[in-house]
Amino acid sequence: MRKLAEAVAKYIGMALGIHEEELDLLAKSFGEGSCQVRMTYYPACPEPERAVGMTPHADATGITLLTECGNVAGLQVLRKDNCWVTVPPVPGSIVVNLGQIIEVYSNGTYRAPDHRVVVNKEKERVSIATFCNPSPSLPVGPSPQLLAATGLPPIFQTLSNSEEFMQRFYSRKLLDAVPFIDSLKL
Ligand SMILES: O=C(O)CCC(=O)C(=O)O
Ligand SMILES: [Fe+2]
Repeated sequence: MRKLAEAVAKYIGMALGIHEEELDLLAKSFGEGSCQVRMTYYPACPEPERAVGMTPHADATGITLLTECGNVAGLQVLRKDNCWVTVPPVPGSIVVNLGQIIEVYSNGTYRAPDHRVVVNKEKERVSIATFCNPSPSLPVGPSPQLLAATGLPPIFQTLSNSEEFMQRFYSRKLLDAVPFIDSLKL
């Protein structure tokens, strides 16, 4: 999963026009970073419209790699037009979701989408999410090359690394009604 996150990070960097040393640093930092795994079991629910599998949230991580076991739909993503759309499970596939560290790095070009999980009347569901973070070698802030190339001002603060990002996230989470990422906006 770490190798996959490294490759995805590299392609995201390339798509943003990042090159040379900064691209290597971005990819390497995912190759060396921490991965946390969350396995979630959603039992079948007789009244799915009255229950929630997982409440809406955006992942406060770098890149999330999700394996859905057993071909049961449940994951939904909030589209730009504010509609929840189901992500159809594809057997053997890995769903790549972007977390808020990539939203910050891309200065808002890539969004960390809100997503949630609904439960199923007949079938239980299991998912395995691997949250991949960059190592502390990567500051968490808008990409310097991206800002230079676009001439746009940074819309987020720069934190020294993903550990500081996570610490801030957890210390705010208890208080917060506003999305964490908004607290980093300049
Ligand atoms: O179970 C899923 O499909 C999604 C899980 C998820 O969003 C999470 O663990 O952050
Ligand atoms: Fe999530």
